[in-house]
Amino acid sequence: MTEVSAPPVDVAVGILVRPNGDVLLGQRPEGKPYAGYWEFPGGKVERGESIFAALQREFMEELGVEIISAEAWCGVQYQYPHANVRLHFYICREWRGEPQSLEGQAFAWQGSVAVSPLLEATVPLIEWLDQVR
Ligand SMILES: Nc1nc2c([nH]c(=O)n2[C@H]2C[C@H](O)[C@@H](COP(=O)(O)OP(=O)(O)OP(=O)(O)O)O2)c(=O)[nH]1
Repeated sequence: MTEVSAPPVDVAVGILVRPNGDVLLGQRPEGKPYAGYWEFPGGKVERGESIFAALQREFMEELGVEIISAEAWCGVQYQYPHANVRLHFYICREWRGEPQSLEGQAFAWQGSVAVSPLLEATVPLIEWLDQVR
């Protein structure tokens, strides 16, 4: 039998990189699938919205940070039991404001990434990060 899977959901994800190479990760809050897992901040792109606009909206909503510019870096498609996602990772070196925990989530600046567990689709990115720091 052929399995029919839902079309992928686009997700805008931002990797804030400080001049010293540290990157910002957040922990998924209670109530979301994979609560407690660590990820790069971001969220689902809404209908009619560009990926960059979604990135800016999610960073403002979750962290109170204004993304000034960001560069598309790589895309990863991944099938979770709860969702089929297409992740659009952006590298961001220019933003305004200090991250605040506006949704009660923990966050952490990391040099070598030591927080765990990470969302499965995000794990390979950690190794690739050395190319952009
Ligand atoms: N933000 C983010 N999402 C990721 C990463 N890796 C990864 O697999 N995902 C997946 C988990 C989720 O299935 C999806 C993001 O959706 P979400 O539920 O967090 O999005 P949202 O904030 O718009 O949530 P909601 O409005 O539906 O509550 O992408 C990552 O590094 N960052």
